[in-house]
Amino acid sequence: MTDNFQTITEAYKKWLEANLELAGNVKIEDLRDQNEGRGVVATRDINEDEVLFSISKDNVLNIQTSSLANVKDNNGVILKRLNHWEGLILCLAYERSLGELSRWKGYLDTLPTSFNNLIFWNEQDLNSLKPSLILDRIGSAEAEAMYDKLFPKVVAELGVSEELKDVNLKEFHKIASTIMSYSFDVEGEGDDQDEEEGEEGEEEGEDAEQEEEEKENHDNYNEAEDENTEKNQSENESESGDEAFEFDDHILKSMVPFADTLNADTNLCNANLTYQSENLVMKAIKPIKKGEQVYNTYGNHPNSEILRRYGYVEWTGSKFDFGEIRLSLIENYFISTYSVEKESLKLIVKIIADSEYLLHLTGEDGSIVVESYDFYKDGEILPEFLMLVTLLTSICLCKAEDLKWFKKTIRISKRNPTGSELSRFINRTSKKCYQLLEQNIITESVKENIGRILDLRLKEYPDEIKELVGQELVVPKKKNREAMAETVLVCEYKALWACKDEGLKSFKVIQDEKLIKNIMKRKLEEEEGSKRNKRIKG
Ligand SMILES: C[S@@+](CC[C@H](N)C(=O)[O-])C[C@H]1O[C@@H](n2cnc3c(N)ncnc32)[C@H](O)[C@@H]1O
Repeated sequence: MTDNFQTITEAYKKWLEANLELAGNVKIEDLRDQNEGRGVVATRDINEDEVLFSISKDNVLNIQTSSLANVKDNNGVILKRLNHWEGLILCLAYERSLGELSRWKGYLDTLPTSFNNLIFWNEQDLNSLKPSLILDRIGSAEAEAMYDKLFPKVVAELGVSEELKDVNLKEFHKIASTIMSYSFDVEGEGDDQDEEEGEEGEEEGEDAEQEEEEKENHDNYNEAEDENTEKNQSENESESGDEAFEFDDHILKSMVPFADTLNADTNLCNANLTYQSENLVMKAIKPIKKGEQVYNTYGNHPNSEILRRYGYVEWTGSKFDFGEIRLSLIENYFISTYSVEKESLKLIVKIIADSEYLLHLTGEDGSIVVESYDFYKDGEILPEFLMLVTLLTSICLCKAEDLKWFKKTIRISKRNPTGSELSRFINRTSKKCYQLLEQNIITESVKENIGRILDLRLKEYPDEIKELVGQELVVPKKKNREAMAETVLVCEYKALWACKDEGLKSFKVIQDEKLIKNIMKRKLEEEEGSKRNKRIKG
């Protein structure tokens, strides 16, 4: 018997035949029995680089192609004032309200009506994800703020209040979640140079570059806030007094039919969307055997993030899994281990965070002080974390060497943090620590501290998760939220464990004294110098 899902799929196939160029080597498959909804499989063996289908940019849905731009909005002026998320959310809501009249009807009917991404999890479900830091990034407040911005004011300006009258906050979350898990960032028409390049530029190098840029196909609507915030910092206010957003039509957030029917897998990805001047082309990036599923990539996400954005997990682990440690755990560790006053440690961390010298030294754009640090499943520990722990360890060991000097330096620095002796001392220490790490060397205490910080984080995981760490991850019988949460936690725990086990293996370990003497020698030299100066002046 044909159910509604199948009826919708049949209508969708017809719509695709009428609107896309299909190479005839793939078909839509009902994968509900494996909890994957619709997917795409190969109907014959496919070679690497073979085209699977192509869609013209006119047929993707975005603020330039949607009929919303022409209801009352003069050629999309209002829509262009919004950020990419807001614009596409309104276009999708409007096209859906048109029913049969939308030219995307056959496609729109395939979009999800039920969701599993984290914004839809209740408190009890979310509790099962503790202590994952993904819980800090669900983004409900940001989505609510976006809703309040658009409804009713902007919708009224666009002249579609009646059409969108049923879009309440719950419905808005659904539309935003659809965009989060289905949309692509497509190069817009505004960039002539790129179009020209696209026309002549069928050369492989250029294609590869474009593919690389567009790898992260589906992104994140919480980031729309960042996008706006960043822009607004440098933009003027608009006439209405609202914060202005300069529309950048180089990239257009878009719904791309059929490209979004592909499921994703970080380990099995075998196809990718490539961008040409007029068309978007899905190509195989590996040979695909007849009957195999065609998988895209949604970006280099760990399971926690895949769950947050897309509402599923890779049961045997994402290629990009990591565990996280909050800065506050690291700070508390140093406060208790080295009996440093909380206020003093916070001051030191602030000076490190604001240090221009450190930025110059590391050659990085961002500070080594971040809210949390990632620990990868292959045992990779981020250099920012290594540097912070090496620096804090060294500072705390110097404190033990000369407590009186330390207290005095902190006291003076509290009154004048910038340009103080403490900040000069931190810069000097940074240089010594950086030189050591560059040579893959750490000290005994740094090694011990990293191990103990990782242990503290590992301890926060529930006992059931700890017991699973030695076991291979398998696809569970019940693929419910509880099982997904468990997979996320095991993947994080395994990654943290791998870093504890493997993370420092390539480092040579030396005694602390070698580093500390070196740092303190400069301090003594400076002290001697200033005493001499005082004697000469006196
Ligand atoms: C872009 S859509 C892919 C097509 C989708 N399966 C459908 O039926 O329309 C993304 C959604 O597909 C599902 N999905 C994608 N990859 C998956 C996978 N490897 N396992 C389970 N579900 C997956 C998730 O629900 C995700 O939010």
